[in-house]
Amino acid sequence: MDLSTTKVTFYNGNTIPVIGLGTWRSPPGQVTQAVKDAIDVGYRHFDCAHAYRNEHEVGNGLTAKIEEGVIEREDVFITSKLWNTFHLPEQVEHACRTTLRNLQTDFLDLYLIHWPMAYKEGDDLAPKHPDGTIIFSDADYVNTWKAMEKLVDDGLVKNIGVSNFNCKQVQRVLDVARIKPVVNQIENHAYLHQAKLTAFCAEKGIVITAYSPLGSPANRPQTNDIPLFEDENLKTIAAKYCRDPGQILIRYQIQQGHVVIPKSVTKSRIASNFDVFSFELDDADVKLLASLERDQRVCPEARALGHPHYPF
Ligand SMILES: NC(=O)C1=CN([C@@H]2O[C@H](COP(=O)(O)OP(=O)(O)OC[C@H]3O[C@@H](n4cnc5c(N)ncnc54)[C@H](OP(=O)(O)O)[C@@H]3O)[C@@H](O)[C@H]2O)C=CC1
Ligand SMILES: O=C1CO[C@H](CO)[C@@H](O)[C@@H]1O
Repeated sequence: MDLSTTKVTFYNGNTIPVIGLGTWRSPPGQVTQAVKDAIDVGYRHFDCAHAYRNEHEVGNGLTAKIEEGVIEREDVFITSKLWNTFHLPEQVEHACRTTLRNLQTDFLDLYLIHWPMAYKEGDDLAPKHPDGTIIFSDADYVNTWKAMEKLVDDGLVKNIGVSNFNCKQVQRVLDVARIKPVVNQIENHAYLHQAKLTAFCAEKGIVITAYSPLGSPANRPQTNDIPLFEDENLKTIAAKYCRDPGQILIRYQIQQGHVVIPKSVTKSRIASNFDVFSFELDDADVKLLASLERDQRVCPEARALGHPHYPF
């Protein structure tokens, strides 16, 4: 394995392992084992969120491996995210401490504002009107950002960033930031490149973390969407390198300079998704993957359509 390709450096000099294990929809009964399997094959980065309702079970896996002496806390990079119902500045520290308790750690390596939209404050993560639409809050994420900065000052988190922010929203944060975001975590795969946003973030020194890099096959809300894994060009490229399509999609993100966080609770896939450091896609295949763009978003958080801070 070429270790020089396994980390990406932030503008502040801190580093992040280029592959992390995603944990959305990882069932609480399976994610502890998935985390342990991932550590055994070399993952040192875990992507978590309060909204995934499994942080305690992720923490159990990390704690077990620390207690076994396989890793130390400092060896792993843990990301979590502030959910939309906790955007008021006075709620941010409490939300972060809840996540720290669940993950059984004293600090996070990275804490992200999960979405720019705020929802009505409270313990219900998806507060709804009787007609099923989300109840919004008018909390503004620029004020949330100032509370995120305080978490760095207080040593609860090492780095802060955003997720699902568009160019204007990133710029609004930069306009007030004393500590700039290190990351914008966004959906990114061969069917959705978000070229303008990734170029904008690169220009500002903000690293892209690509979520749903495999096209999130378990989560396709639009019935007429084409599953990325069934793409004939992708299958052809995979055959050429004697790799599976998942490895091609993960390698593609790495070659674009992105951090990438494929999710799996399947031991064999956890291993194969990490086995991407001994081959390189050639320029023609990178171009071919880029040409597959179809603006196909699998994670639109459509229940927040109409929110003044809805990003898409
Ligand atoms: N910031 C945000 O708003 C968001 C962040 N995320 C983060 O990004 C992570 C990844 O995105 P996600 O949407 O989960 O989707 P992915 O694109 O990572 O796809 C995960 C799905 O693909 C399956 N899978 C994994 N590896 C392979 C493989 N090699 N071959 C075939 N199938 C495979 C998994 O099944 P199985 O587990 O059964 O193996 C699972 O169903 C999330 O888990 C989360 O951590 C995701 C969405 C939004
Ligand atoms: O990370 C994500 C997955 O789960 C969340 C809520 O269910 C999504 O909104 C979000 O984008």
